[in-house]
Amino acid sequence: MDDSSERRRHPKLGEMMKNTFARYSLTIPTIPENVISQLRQWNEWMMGDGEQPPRATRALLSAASMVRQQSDTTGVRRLVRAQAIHDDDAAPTSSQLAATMSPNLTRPTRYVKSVSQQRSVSYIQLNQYKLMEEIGQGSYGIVKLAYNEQDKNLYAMKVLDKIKLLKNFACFRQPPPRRNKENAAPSIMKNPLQLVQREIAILKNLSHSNVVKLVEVLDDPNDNYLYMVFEFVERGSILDVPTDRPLDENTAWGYFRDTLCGLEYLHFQKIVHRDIKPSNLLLSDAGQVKIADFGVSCEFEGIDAFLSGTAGTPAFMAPEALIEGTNHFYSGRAQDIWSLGITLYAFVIGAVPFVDNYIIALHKKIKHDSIVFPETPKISDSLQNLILGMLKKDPGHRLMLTEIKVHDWVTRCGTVPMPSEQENCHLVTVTEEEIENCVRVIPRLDTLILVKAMGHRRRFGNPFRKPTPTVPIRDRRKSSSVKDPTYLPPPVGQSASIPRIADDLLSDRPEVEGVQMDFSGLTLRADVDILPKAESARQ
Ligand SMILES: Nc1ncnc2c1ncn2[C@@H]1O[C@H](COP(=O)(O)OP(=O)(O)OP(=O)(O)O)[C@@H](O)[C@H]1O
Repeated sequence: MDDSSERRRHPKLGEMMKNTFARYSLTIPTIPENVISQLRQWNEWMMGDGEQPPRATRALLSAASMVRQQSDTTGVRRLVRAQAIHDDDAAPTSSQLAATMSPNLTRPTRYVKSVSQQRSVSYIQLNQYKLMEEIGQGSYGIVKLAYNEQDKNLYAMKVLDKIKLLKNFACFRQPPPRRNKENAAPSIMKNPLQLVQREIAILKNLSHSNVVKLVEVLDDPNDNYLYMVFEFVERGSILDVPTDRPLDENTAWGYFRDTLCGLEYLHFQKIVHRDIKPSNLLLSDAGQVKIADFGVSCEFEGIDAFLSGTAGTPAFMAPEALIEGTNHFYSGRAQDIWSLGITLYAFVIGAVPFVDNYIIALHKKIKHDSIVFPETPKISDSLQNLILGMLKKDPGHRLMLTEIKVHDWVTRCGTVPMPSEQENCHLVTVTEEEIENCVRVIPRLDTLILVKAMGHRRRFGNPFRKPTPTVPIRDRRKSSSVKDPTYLPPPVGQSASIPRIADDLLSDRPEVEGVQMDFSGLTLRADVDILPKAESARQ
């Protein structure tokens, strides 16, 4: 065995984990036998002695998640970091991979136009990403696991062959539909590369815990490939349909509520997804659902998208989307609700309600057949009522998102209400510059004075700022962005709104942890321990 494979091998994996846990004073988790066997299998494969375990990484990650459940998450993250540093020049090892979690990134998507590539025996590296094994395949490319050397986290990298996309389009393009000239709606046939670009344009503005985050796009004009780096959602698709192991009603309830939050956020951002289905709903290790695959989504203006033509997956298409005719338009929001209804049916029944091998026959069933619930699995009347409301053939009678949110099954008869649209869809767009500049740590006493004064006034506005002429809320929100021409920066050398009262207290004060203030008056974040601190400062 040569040196490098020796280095990649971790015969003393247990020992190493023990040492690292000891170094960081962590509780050593008891690793169950099945986890050890997963790790051993992986280790053998790494040594070249064994067969590649089927879906090795997924197996390993689920093993890791078991370990993680028994240990301190931060500790495990540290462990990964320590091991990654320890083994920097080798391909990421099983243990490095194992405990890594996708961060909940709120940064805007980065667009990188220069990609450097390095190949070694065991892996390909693109910029800071080491590419690992394939975790999925879509119609336009493959999805690979990628290890980011900079932040030591795993990502899902969608690899798209630009040339192949264009070639396939040229070969299989359908002739444009014939239309009578007067009624002809402008038909702009988009090539797959344009569709991908549209997907990127949509995704880069989205940031919600129930929508998969596009972290970075690597698109070098000299490279035939385009790479989309997503947060890695560990457990993959929720469900492969058909299945004889559908979800129980309780599990479906949680997943459905998550999906509903994600969809409400999309509609709030004026995006219709158009391809909601179980395989496009990914499940994180924490059991959180994230909506993925925006390949056929589109943005709209006004209150709804008026769509024509079909897109998405046939079994999930709404009846109104199947009506032919050049002048037929249908509601994008209502189409998403229909697909969500089919998805919920599939969650609990394990199959879609309309199935046929022939597309025309399938369309006919969707348009005319009623929904039938099988004898088994048995689902509650309340859930049946919700599904039927979402699958009304007439979009005008179909439940709307706001109605679904207050349905008895969703809220458990009002005992577990959904978050309001305002809570769920707070619109935050943050630039890199804003991230760099908006958070500062300020001295203790000033903060306390400020927080107390705010408390007295029961308002989060800075009480020490000179009153300015009233500005309508919409304009105020606009001008809080440093990019906005109406935004006025503070005078040079003066913090925007540090209270004058506290000027003499500014020098040589210890900094307080847990209080972060944006002096442009935008954000205030105080950790919960601020109040005891305030009390002791007073005494
Ligand atoms: N962020 C991610 N984290 C984990 N797995 C992912 C992620 N994105 C995609 N996958 C996996 O890769 C598979 C392929 O994803 P992709 O979005 O390319 O295509 P698709 O949704 O299956 O199909 P299509 O693009 O044809 O609609 C998914 O089914 C999923 O299992």
